[in-house]
Amino acid sequence: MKVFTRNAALSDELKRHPGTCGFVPTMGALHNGHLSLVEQCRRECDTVVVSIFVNPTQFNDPNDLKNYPRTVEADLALLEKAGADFALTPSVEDIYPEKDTRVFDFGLLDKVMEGAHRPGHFNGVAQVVSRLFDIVRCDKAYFGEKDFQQIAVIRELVRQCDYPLQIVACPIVRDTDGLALSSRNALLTPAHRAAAPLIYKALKEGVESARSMSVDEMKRRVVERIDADPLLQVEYFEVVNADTLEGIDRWSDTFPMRGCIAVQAGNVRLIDNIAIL
Ligand SMILES: Nc1ncnc2c1ncn2[C@@H]1O[C@H](COP(=O)(O)OP(=O)(O)OP(=O)(O)O)[C@@H](O)[C@H]1O
Ligand SMILES: CC(C)(CO)[C@@H](O)C(=O)[O-]
Ligand code: BAL
Repeated sequence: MKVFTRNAALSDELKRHPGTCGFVPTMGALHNGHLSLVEQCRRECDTVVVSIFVNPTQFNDPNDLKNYPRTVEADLALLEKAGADFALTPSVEDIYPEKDTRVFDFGLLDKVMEGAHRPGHFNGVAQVVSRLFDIVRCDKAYFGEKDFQQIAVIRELVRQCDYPLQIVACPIVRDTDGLALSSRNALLTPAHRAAAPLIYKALKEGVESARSMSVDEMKRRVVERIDADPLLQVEYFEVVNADTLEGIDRWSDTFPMRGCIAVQAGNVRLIDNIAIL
């Protein structure tokens, strides 16, 4: 695996590699969730590129940015083992030689849920992902469904900017106790880590009982179940049309539905989601 710290050097290298190019953008502190994306990319593409860049423009909370886990050396070893061909670890100056002032409008997609609770977050994600797509002119880009709303926003970015590439959504990888793997899990105290599996447990229970009660009743029960643990506090739990992200007030047989949640666990904010059948 070859490691690039400069965007231009990677772009030049990629011109010398015909065949399909797959790209996995990450913010590092890699775990098996990220590696599942890299492995799927390896199976489907001739060339596999992974970026590690903690993008400052998508953090609305300066403490979150400061505390975000950074483990580049260990990350590169994992990527080598997973069969990546190229890793990009650029500096902030290299990605943003000038301040990025672009303002995107994704309609409802970036206004609800994470968009409402992390102002500016998806604008920052769109800024960095579009920069990365300009550097790595890939055929397929891989994103995890843990960040369900992010995929909807990035699909819309690709549509608006006409990028000739396919977005591949990959399933959520969970720990054995059900907690969705996330780089931020490393920041949980042992007590909060022990409490956190309740999030997925409550989501699963909600889905199992969904059709036997109203949408509002199901939402109320999930929130109450999690909030009953003093270490966890639900920020939002929304049931949405999985395509449009519009909130719904009755169960549907005509479009896919998704339950999306954010929970504060001490100083750490966790997100998760589940398909509703
Ligand atoms: N548990 C997971 N299963 C599948 N994909 C995942 C998982 N965790 C992260 N990803 C995906 O990996 C890519 C990079 O994510 P990122 O580097 O932000 O890691 P993260 O674990 O989501 O970190 P955090 O949520 O703490 O920011 C994203 O597309 C994300 O959706
Ligand atoms: C897509 C991404 C790499 C952009 O910084 C980030 O939001 C992430 O890791 O999900
Ligand atoms: N995986 C989403 C990146 C973020 O939380 O900023």
